[in-house]
Amino acid sequence: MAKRVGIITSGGDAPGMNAAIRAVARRGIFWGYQMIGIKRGFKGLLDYEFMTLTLRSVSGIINTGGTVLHTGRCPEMKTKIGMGRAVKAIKDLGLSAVIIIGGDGSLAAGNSLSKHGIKVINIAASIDNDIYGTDETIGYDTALNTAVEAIDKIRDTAKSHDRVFVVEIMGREHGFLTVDVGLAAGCEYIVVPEMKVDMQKLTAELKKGKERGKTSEIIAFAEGCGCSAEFAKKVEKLTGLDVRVSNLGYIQRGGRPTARTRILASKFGHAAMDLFHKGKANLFVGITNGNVSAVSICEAIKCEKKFDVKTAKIVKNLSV
Ligand SMILES: Nc1ncnc2c1ncn2[C@@H]1O[C@H](COP(=O)(O)OP(=O)(O)OP(=O)(O)O)[C@@H](O)[C@H]1O
Ligand SMILES: O=P(O)(O)OC[C@H]1O[C@](O)(CO)[C@@H](O)[C@@H]1O
Ligand SMILES: [Mg+2]
Repeated sequence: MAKRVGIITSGGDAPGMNAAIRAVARRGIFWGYQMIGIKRGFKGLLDYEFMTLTLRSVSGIINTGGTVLHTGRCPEMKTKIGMGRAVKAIKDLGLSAVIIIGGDGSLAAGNSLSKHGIKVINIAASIDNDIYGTDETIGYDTALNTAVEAIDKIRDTAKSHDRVFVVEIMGREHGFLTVDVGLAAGCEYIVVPEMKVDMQKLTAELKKGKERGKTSEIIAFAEGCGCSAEFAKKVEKLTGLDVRVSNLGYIQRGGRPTARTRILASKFGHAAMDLFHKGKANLFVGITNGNVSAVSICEAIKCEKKFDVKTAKIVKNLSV
């Protein structure tokens, strides 16, 4: 009988997860495995919710957002009982390995499972791009493009009304997405958890921008910095300028994956199954300096991704 391999999508959905599922399933089938899709993230694993994936069942999904397996957050996995149930379910289902497609939390789950003797390969997928061991996560480029396109539109109305906008960008407690959005959308400022904001300086610069003839000023504000509406009120009070807020919200998680996201997802999925077939496990698949890479899950968990202050400086230098 063919060995069975499980695929699970976990945490927030990210565009390109489907392309990764397709790649893992097709490469796994090529190597002769039976590919089992676990539904609804780890909650589905605990509830034994699964489906067999075939070459045809993963057809026509490379270009779709969301995840056909569904996903979710399952706090129970962080408990001893939950982890025990997950290990039991994996054994009951006869899975030789589990390929986990998700973000840093999903990586922590992979780490725990591997410590319980389960063979795991994690694939980096999250719009947050906040994981050590990969320069980019699946979904990040798509979310970046979605946010930039939205800010281009906000710019039109901001210019027409001579307004300042505070635009809230997702990213949980990090500013990785925000800084790149800021650069690509030509934002005047970025506010990220990794860098302290000097309100006096920021407001003085906003006013100076106006004096230099700027008709709009946009602050890309990372969700991890607190309440964007309160921040906007503060800015309005300190500057006397007309300030509005726009929270881009969940549109950043949806939509058709960009070509770059699809390429990344396809390469990651293909590599994950090749690694497992070669007898490797407990690895985290990502991209480093343009090449698909694999670091041990342990290492990826231990280290923190460094925030790129240089990019933040470029945003500032160019927003004159
Ligand atoms: N420390 C942990 N131990 C075991 N399982 C964990 C741990 N942290 C997270 N998980 C499991 O992984 C799931 C996904 O984690 P989380 O909700 O943090 O999303 P993520 O994978 O980081 O993705 P994203 O940040 O893109 O939404 C959690 O709901 C939980 O089931
Ligand atoms: O979908 P939920 O549970 O509201 O989570 C929102 C979080 O998920 C993310 O969108 C990542 O998937 C973060 O940027 C955000 O903080
Ligand atoms: Mg996360």
